[in-house]
Amino acid sequence: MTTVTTQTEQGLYINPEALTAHLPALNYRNDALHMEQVSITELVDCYDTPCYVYSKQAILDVYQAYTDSFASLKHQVCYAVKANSNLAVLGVLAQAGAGFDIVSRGELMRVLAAGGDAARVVFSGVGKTYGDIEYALTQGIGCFNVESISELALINEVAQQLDKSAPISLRVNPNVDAKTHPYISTGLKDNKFGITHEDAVAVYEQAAALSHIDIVGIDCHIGSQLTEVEPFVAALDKVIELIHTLREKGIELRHMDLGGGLGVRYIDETPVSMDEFAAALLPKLSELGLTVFFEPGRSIVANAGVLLTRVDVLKPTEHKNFAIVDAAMNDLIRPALYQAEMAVIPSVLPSKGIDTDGTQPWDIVGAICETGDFLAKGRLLALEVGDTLAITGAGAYGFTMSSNYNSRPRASEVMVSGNHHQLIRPRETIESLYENETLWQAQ
Ligand SMILES: Cc1ncc(COP(=O)(O)O)c(C=O)c1O
Ligand SMILES: N[C@@H](CCCC[NH3+])C(=O)O
Repeated sequence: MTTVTTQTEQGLYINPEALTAHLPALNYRNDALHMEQVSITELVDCYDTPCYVYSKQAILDVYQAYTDSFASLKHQVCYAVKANSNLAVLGVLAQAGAGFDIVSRGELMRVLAAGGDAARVVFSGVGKTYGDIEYALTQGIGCFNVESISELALINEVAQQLDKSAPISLRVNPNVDAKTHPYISTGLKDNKFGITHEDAVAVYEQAAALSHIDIVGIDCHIGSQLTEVEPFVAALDKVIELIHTLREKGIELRHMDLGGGLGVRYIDETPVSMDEFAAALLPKLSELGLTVFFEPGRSIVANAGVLLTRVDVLKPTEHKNFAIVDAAMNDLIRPALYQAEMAVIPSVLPSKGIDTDGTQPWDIVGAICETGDFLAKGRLLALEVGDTLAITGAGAYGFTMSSNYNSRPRASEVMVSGNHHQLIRPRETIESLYENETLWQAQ
């Protein structure tokens, strides 16, 4: 099998065809990169760059893999909206029967606008406000994943005001090392998330004594981009121990929520496969007799998406070569924020390979006034001004983390299905960036 990467003294070469062999949404046909059956060149002609493109089929395939792998259990896949919240993405998943994991009123409004069912939504997050809780209860939210005692009291208060009973689960922080980047690790006692494993039983007892609280489940999410199965198992073991203790105390749950976190292959990582994931968890989950919830984000959408960008300026210097592209850290912040390595591949294959003339190490950077504004460093590529590059794995935490820094309009978004494509969000206009601002009017 062709290796995906070759590290040389000059830089990292990523073999585009070997990489796309692992990415079902993408393929090279006659040397031209396609998403499903649509060529990237056609998409750029229609929508220009920078542009995010998502494969509908790739999203549905991973969703289906979750439901198939856990078919022997009563389960609910609650897609984590923060990974990619475009209405088209949410709508496709809602139609397939997905529930949703949200962390804000805005995300709930998006889910409802996309045709999602509030009863299949879980509401996570450490800072839910009175207004958020009121809105969610009025819409008939499926469950609040409660992250603190004060939040529990607030939910009870709002529910009492509305004369409703609020369905809750406690998000337990099991103090398990997810072995991922520290910024996206959430299940350690140093992290702000959840209620410590040690305090959980006492907090459940407090919850049981509250008039407008309906205890329905238990929840745990230890981090994102996990590439090993052991941390999931360790967290599950701790939650199972709690479920047994709660049963002894007469507190019966209806569901357990295992959170999200399953990692993906960006370049040559070896994440846990769905089969391994299911094989490790199913025996333990089956014995519980509870409905199992999952909150996957990245694993559903990351490899369904690419960010397309154009090479605007080539700036070779004595020390380094910079390729300045029309996307930047405001469009895709993962490399700058987490030193995430993401693959950059050409939309048309050069005839040259790694060892032939024209391939040089390039830092792929944006035009933003920050040294941290890079999308990839030291990549061996044969580049010319005007080339289109595709950054793969960009379907998750790409557009949703983008900003208008340097007054840059955010990229357009497009969905592809078979040989069809549709603009699902136009690129912002520059005027729209300041249309709600006013000049100071002295009194
Ligand atoms: C509470 C919660 N659930 C689900 C997710 C989704 O995680 P991932 O995208 O890694 O599947 C996150 C993000 O880490 C989260 O904070
Ligand atoms: N934004 C992160 C994942 C954060 C998950 C949110 N809890 C990333 O791009 O990897």
